Order: sequence, then structure tokens, then C-alpha cells
Amino acid sequence: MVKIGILGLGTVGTGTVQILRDPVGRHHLLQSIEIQRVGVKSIDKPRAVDLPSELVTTDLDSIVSDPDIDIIVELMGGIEPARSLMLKAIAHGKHIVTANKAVIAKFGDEIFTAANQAGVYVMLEAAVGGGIPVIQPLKQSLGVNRIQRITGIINGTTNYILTRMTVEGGEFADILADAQKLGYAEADPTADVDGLDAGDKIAILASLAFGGRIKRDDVYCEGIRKISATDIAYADKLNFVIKLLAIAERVESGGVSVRVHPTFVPKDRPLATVNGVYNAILVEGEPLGQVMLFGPGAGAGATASAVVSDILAIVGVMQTNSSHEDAVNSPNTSLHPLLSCSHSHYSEMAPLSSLRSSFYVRFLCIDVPGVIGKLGTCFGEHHVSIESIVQTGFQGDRAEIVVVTHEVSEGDFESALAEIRGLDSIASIPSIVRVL
Ligand SMILES: NC(=O)C1=CN([C@@H]2O[C@H](COP(=O)(O)OP(=O)(O)OC[C@H]3O[C@@H](n4cnc5c(N)ncnc54)[C@H](OP(=O)(O)O)[C@@H]3O)[C@@H](O)[C@H]2O)C=CC1
Ligand SMILES: N[C@@H](CC=O)C(=O)O
Ligand code: NA
Repeated sequence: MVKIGILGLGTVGTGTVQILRDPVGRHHLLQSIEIQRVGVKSIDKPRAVDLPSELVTTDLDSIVSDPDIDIIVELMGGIEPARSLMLKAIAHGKHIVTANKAVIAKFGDEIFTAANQAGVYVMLEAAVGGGIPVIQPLKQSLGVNRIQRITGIINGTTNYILTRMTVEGGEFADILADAQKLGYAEADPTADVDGLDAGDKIAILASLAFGGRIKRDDVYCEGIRKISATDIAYADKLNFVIKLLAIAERVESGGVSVRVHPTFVPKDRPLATVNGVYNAILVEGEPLGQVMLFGPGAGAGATASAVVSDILAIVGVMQTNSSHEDAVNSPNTSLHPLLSCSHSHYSEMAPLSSLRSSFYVRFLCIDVPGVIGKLGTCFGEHHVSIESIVQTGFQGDRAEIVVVTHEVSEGDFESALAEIRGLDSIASIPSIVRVL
């Protein structure tokens, strides 16, 4: 039997235990896995799974150093103590399965370096796209393609919030509370709402796609806090929906760009139809063209499906290695190249100002003659070409003007806005959203 220690028995930990304890009709290797210990924070908390009390402990150090355990399944979240426990487990020669994108995006370098030295695997399918297979496909089935771009809806909580705001016009705070009840949100939901969770995930995908590590601080992250019912209504009128997109792409002028921001997505694009907690990842590469991976991006069962499939992959390799050892009477310590991570350098990052985008901008203006003309002049002087400019009505005593630009340089657009902000007739700029 392969013995596992699970750190965390919350949403994903519970889903994982449920699959492991109900193996019939699933892959036969599940029957070779035994839960040895489960670590939690509060021993007396009521649990949805009934585990023998001697299995559950608050002493997580004793789990990661338990000589009987082969695989540590880290489902507690957060940076510490998750990072230290993983490193300690690796030092004790244990493989790791984790759903923790935050710790991998920030400390992947340290964790993978330690794992490669120790000859153990760190598997993270659940960390991106929940139940959607995307990590292993990027390493294996898509691995021969030269990836140009990944565009994803990879945060279930914000997609759930934006979808419900679009469909039923509900209040942001109430819908977020529902996402928390459903187990989609992070322990601190600001990570979801401010685009940081999607930033962690796209950093991981970019490192797999482009073959170099990504410094998490270099990922531009903008969340959905400023998206209002007014913007959602304008998007609809203009034939768009608003999605929080995470984008990683090779830039013509050199380097890669990795970013997260709300985006107007034309309604006829497949990504526009991805609603609720569903995620989708569009991979564009040569020679394959486009592939879109779609499925549930968060939630107990979906995420646990990815966790347990990673456990299974390690069990499979362990069984192959042990039969190999029997055959040649020497241990096989080299890692399977399609399961391990061998990156060592960092990708060169392209600055945001070097990109080209279209923008939607909503201005609130003092209603005096000539405002539209002044806006047009400022944009024109900075080479920002306008696709449409309309005065749509009033918010109180402020005239509301909506501009959609053609594709322009981000740097030029920023310079134009800096000048526009200084105009007496501009009261505020409540929304600036990129357009796909
Ligand atoms: N929820 C989802 O849909 C998804 C989550 N993930 C990731 O999975 C991981 C787990 O998420 P989720 O299950 O939602 O989180 P929960 O908050 O539901 O569960 C966390 C678990 O970890 C335990 N824990 C937390 N801190 C400690 C600590 N210091 N010492 C001991 N135990 C601790 C908690 O113990 P106790 O129960 O006693 O409080 C709890 O059982 C995170 O990394 C998250 O980002 C990834 C994809 C989807
Ligand atoms: N909080 C995350 C959970 C899955 O990674 C999300 O909402 O997508
Ligand atoms: Na996944």
C-alpha cells in the first residue's frame, strides 16, 4: 500500500477523502492508497467525513516526518506553514501533491529545486483550473507545441460573481458571500476579487508554456472591484460581456507578458460563454492551433478529482520504479521528465507599456460644450485612435461619455489619460477596461 498524509480537511481535503474512501468504479490503483494521517487546525470542528480519531491530528510536523508516509497531500492553503511543511516533507523524501497555487507561484523555485535534489515529485494539477486537466496536458499532450498565448478564465469566484451580476444584476457583496458558502473562494477572498489568485495561476501556466520561471511580482494584476452594474450594462449594449482574463503571451518585441485584468470579451467568442464557477483555458500554439480546456474551476469534488489524479500518477510511477528495482536490483532515483519540473532560468518579461490593446473608458464630465472635442484632441495627440465616442446620458449632474479605442499602445494610452485627468471638464474616470 502507498501511505498518504493529508494536510487540511476543509473543502478540498474533504472531497479528496471522499474519493479515496469510495474507490469502486474508479481507477483500480486507488485501492493501493491508504490514508495514514490527516492534519487540521481545530481538532473539535465538525467534519463532513467520519475519520477514526487516531488518524486526525493538529501536529502537522509529525505527519511530514512520519517514516511510513510516502506522499504528502497539502490542502491547507496559504504561504506558511504550508511552505515549510512541504520543504520538510521533501527533506524526508516524500512526494508532494498540492492545490496551493499561492505557495507554488511565489516559492516554486525553492520547492522544485529541493524536490529535484531529493528525487521526489511535486504535483499541482488542482492548483490551476480546479478539476480541469491543464497542468499535465501542458507538460505532456501539448508539450511539443510552441505555445504563443494562453488566455484563461481561471478564477471561479470572480467568474461566478460577474456572471450573476450580469444575469440577475445582484449586489457584489451578497454574491461573494454565496461563493464563500459554496466553497469557491479563498480563505481571504480578496485574493480572488483583486485578481491575485488568477495571477498565481497564470504565473504557473506561463512557466509551463514558455519553459522559464516567472517572478510572481512581475505579473500585473487588476481585479473586479471597480466593475459596476453600469459597466456591465454598457458592455451588454456594445455586444460584450466582462470577464476577468488571465493572459500569458510571447510579445513580438521580445519577452513574455503575464497579466490579469477585467476584459470586454465579444459575445461571439467561446470565452464569453464560460459562466458561473466554470473556468476555461484557451491555449494557442504551433502547429496545433487553438485548444480550449473547459470545466469546473473550483469546488470540493472537482478540485479533489485533480488532487487524487496526481496521487494516482505518483503511485503509478512508484509501482513502476519498484518493479524496476526488483528487476535490476538497484533503485531508480531519476524523475520522470514528463511529471517533474526542470526549469532553472527566469523568463524575460515584457513591460505592459510595450503591449497593444483596445480600451473602453467611461468618463464623468462637467456638462459644458466642447468636452467631446477636448477628449478627441487629447487622445489624437497621443496617437490613440478612437473607434467610438458617445455621450450616453447623465449620472446625477455629470455627463457620462463612453469611449472605445482601436488597438493602441498601452504607453500612448496612459500618456493620453494622464493629460485628460488634468482637464477641468473631467470630473472622474470611473472605469477603464481592456477590450479583447
Ligand atoms: N476551494 C476550492 O474550490 C479550491 C481550493 N484550492 C486550493 O486548495 C487549498 C485548500 O483550499 P480549501 O479546501 O478551500 O480551504 P479550507 O479553508 O476549506 O480548508 C483548509 C484546511 O486546512 C486546515 N489548515 C489551515 N491552516 C492550518 C494550519 N496552520 N494548521 C493546520 N491545519 C490548517 C484547516 O483546518 P480546520 O478545518 O481545522 O480549520 C482546513 O481543514 C488552498 O490552497 C486553495 O487555494 C484549489 C482549487 C480549488
Ligand atoms: N478561489 C479559487 C479556488 C480555485 O482555485 C477560485 O475561485 O477559482
Ligand atoms: Na487543474
